[in-house]
Amino acid sequence: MSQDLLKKAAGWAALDYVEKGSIVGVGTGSTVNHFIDALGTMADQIKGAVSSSEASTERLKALGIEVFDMNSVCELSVYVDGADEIDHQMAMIKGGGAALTREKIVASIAKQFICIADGSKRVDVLGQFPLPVEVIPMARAAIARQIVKLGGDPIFREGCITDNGCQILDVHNLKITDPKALEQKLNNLPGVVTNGLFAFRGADVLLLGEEGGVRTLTA
Ligand SMILES: O=C[C@H](O)[C@H](O)[C@H](O)COP(=O)(O)O
Repeated sequence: MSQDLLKKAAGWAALDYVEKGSIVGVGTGSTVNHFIDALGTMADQIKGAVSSSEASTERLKALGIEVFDMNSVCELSVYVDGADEIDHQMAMIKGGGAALTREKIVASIAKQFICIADGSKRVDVLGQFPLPVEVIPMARAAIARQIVKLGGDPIFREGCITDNGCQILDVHNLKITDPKALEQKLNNLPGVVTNGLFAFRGADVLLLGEEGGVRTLTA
């Protein structure tokens, strides 16, 4: 089965977690696009969505799903999003699509984080996938120097401007033995907007698309 079909299977499986009449937190990416397509089939049964990117917002609206301003919503029952990597403790690397900051914000008000992914995303140790760090442009070089001191190799994602008007450094060659410690250290660097480690707010449920079907794992 193709990787996209595995993503699709995971995305559609997440529909089971959507409560009728609720506002759904929606992530970003190719796996989430399948979830949005699935959500479209129950557009008349939900109140709407809070979106983590302009791209997802556009897709949601095209399916007739109302998108609410994050500031008008206090709590979400579920937030559904993909991941670039997820480990056995349900910590993730996210931000391959540069949406990490808004994703972390929307996830922060959700009771449950439902991660949807194909089987290739599950890893023993995070860090094969370069860790995205969103930065204020004027701080980029200073942050890159600090990241080198932490043992990483930051590469500027040329041509990428985030929905927040910021830039991305992709950090290669990190051995992430303690995801929470690194998440905190990176957040402490002046000019870092967000880093793509989701360790403090990991997933609660992982729907993993595999050849044999969708496997459900819980934290
Ligand atoms: O910024 C993008 C997000 O964190 C995505 O959830 C992540 O990159 C996974 O994307 P995809 O489902 O396309 O593999």
